[in-house]
Amino acid sequence: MARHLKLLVQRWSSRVFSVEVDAAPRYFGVREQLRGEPVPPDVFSEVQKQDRCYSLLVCSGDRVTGDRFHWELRDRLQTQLPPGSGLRSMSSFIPDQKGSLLKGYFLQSRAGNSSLIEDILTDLEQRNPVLVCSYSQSEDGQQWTQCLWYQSEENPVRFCVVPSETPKHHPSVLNMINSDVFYSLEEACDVLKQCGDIIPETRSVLGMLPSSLDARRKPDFPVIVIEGLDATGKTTLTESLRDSLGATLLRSPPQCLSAWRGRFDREPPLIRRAFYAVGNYITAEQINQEASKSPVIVDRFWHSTAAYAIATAVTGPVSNLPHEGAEVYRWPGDLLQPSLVILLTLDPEERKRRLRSRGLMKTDEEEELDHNKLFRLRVEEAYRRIGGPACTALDASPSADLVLQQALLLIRAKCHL
Ligand SMILES: Nc1ncnc2c1ncn2[C@@H]1O[C@H](COP(=O)(O)OP(=O)(O)OP(=O)(O)O)[C@@H](O)[C@H]1O
Ligand SMILES: Nc1ccn([C@@H]2O[C@H](COP(=O)(O)O)[C@@H](O)[C@H]2O)c(=O)n1
Repeated sequence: MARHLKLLVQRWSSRVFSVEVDAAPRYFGVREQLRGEPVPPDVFSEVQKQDRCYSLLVCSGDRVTGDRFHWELRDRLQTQLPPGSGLRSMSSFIPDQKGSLLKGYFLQSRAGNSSLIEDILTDLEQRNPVLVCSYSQSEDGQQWTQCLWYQSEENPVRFCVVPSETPKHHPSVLNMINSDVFYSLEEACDVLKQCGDIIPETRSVLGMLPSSLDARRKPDFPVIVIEGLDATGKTTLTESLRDSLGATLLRSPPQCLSAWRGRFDREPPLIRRAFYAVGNYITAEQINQEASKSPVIVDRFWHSTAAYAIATAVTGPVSNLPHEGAEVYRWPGDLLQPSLVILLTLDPEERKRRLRSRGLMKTDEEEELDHNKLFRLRVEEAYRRIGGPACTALDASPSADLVLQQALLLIRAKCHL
């Protein structure tokens, strides 16, 4: 077994394992010896006596390969596993230790399916950077134990499975910086550069970057960003503002990246978010050029990139988001800061009505906003928590003309236009 895997297993007892049940993480740990009465953690409470459970943790040293493998693994397992295997997202981490998160899956094998599942897992473990553990119940049904899959036939070292307290931070928060949200162009570019061989389009994207950046340069004219969930009226308002103010209208991601956007939308979060992060810097360069001649209106910018990334990385209620004022909500030091960011807010029912009447195709995240109320609430709250500049909320429910008038009032008050 590779050295880093050995180290990982030696420190098993300091790790917490989390399994997603009904969009909320449940936690358990392992101990070499049980102290006190055995209590089966609730992840196992509905598992039948004859069933076995397995966990698969992705342990690649290279994060691009690891994230892509983790992403593809779900599809592979969903197609190969027999029905009823109860595939769930899982992770393992050391509480409060940044960068300690390992992602993977947890599954349940019904008694009759064991040999099929074991064949799939053996094949996976032999060919891929994945660490598989199996879980079985003691004869009296009181205790679950975990052992490494590759050891299970010979001389298994069994760990007792114990419930674990809910940690202070959602596990994803530990790996969020520079995995989901990038705080410098260099960090985002590093990820894209590593993808050059597997995603050839990356070279064209990087080729669009300006040769130098100056985030401190103060634009001559105001730069106003319009943010909001899909169908809140950003396109309608930005076009009207352009006409009313004689402004230039830009968007992020910029037009020059449109040809490759769909390609990156199919990639796992690490690569997809790096693409959108880089898009903001290309738009920033366009802003710098245009804001020397006229006011600039921007349809989505940094707030969208960070808010969607943060809200997707965590699961469950808004309380699972990083706390208000946390480092993840800061503005990247090397990215141009707009003069004003207006966040369009809209009642969910009215937003749905506008979506239906528009009838365009939706991205996976837009679909998710519709079906998953908690996801929508997390995106909205993340928007509000991002600072430097923070959003100014504007009720987008009145008529398009009234929303325009309100936006103009805000702009005149804050940007002296
Ligand atoms: N104030 C308004 N009142 C009623 N309908 C509106 C208003 N503003 C926009 N709409 C309509 O709502 C729909 C969505 O608006 P729009 O395309 O401007 O939203 P958007 O935020 O740009 O969406 P996306 O982010 O998905 O591109 C459109 O059909 C538009 O005509
Ligand atoms: N600056 C941006 C803009 C967009 N995104 C991502 O795109 C999706 C929404 O884009 P629409 O074209 O549908 O408005 C959304 O899911 C964001 O993930 C971004 O990250 N950064």
